[in-house]
Amino acid sequence: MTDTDDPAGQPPAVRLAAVRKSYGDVRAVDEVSFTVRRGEFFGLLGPNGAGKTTLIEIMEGLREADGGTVEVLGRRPWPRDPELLPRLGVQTQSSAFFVRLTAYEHLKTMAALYRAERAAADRTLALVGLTEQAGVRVENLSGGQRQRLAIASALVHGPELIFLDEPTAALDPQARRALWEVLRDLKRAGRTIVYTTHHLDEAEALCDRVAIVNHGRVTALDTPGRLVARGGSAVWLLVPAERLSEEDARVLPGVTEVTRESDALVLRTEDAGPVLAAVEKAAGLHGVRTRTASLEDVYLQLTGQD
Ligand SMILES: Nc1ncnc2c1ncn2[C@@H]1O[C@H](COP(=O)(O)OP(=O)(O)OP(=O)(O)O)[C@@H](O)[C@H]1O
Repeated sequence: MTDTDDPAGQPPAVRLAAVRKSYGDVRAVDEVSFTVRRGEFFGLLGPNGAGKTTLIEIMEGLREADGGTVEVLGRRPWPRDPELLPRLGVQTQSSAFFVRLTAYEHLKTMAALYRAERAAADRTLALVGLTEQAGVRVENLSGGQRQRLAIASALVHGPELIFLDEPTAALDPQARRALWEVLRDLKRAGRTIVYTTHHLDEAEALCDRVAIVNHGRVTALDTPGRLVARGGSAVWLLVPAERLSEEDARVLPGVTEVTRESDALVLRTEDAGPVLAAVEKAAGLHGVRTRTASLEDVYLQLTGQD
């Protein structure tokens, strides 16, 4: 047993070592190494083109890496491994559907392909909130409903390891929150989830650890809490703009930066106490809000998009 095996002696969900993949001159994945533990909710974050989908497709066995070691549930996903496939749930950004079938027929077909019990199709449709659309042809579903069906297709056979590539991209806020609950339940049931998203609040709310990927490399990997703490102790005070001038704000002791955001002045400080006291004296505290660093701030620092 190595230090990355879990206590039951099982290999980790995913183990990548020095994985590389190029498309012509583009290095999409450049010496990536990390381990995803069993039962972990693992996020892959990064700007468009960072290499997340390529990496996830390599883990899923949909793409061959140019080099390095890829192990999924202790097995090599490439070339396709029939023993491994039913243990994986895969939702891609361009999931394939049987468009002439109804949502229910599609899911029943997916369940049959994986030899899952028939009742799984009903259960999974309900899980993603599509029971009412069971009889609607896939081609007539809305974008968000199709996305939910793609997620259901990844879950219907009860896989151990679930890969979701931007599963909430087309979902409305209610459906997004409902999916969070589905995913939390799956985690509670011991499933492992590898997840990409551009919603940083989502990663912060759901993920045990996140890897931030930029230009094909992992630039940070930690719990959201530790990544945010690493970003420093800055606090932002938002003061209604009509109450304080920019010039007066700049000279308040402890203020390191003043910017404007719609109808508020945003005062950055590393030491909120004295600045709050000074703002109270100069403008009063009514309507003043505070904001602490979020994963989004750290992400923007690390990916150079600040
Ligand atoms: N099949 C392909 N052929 C050629 N280049 C590709 C191919 N797939 C991806 N790329 C390139 O590889 C790089 C990484 O792409 P990838 O889709 O993995 O990024 P991503 O992080 O998933 O982006 P997004 O957030 O936009 O989905 C990009 O520069 C992309 O243009």
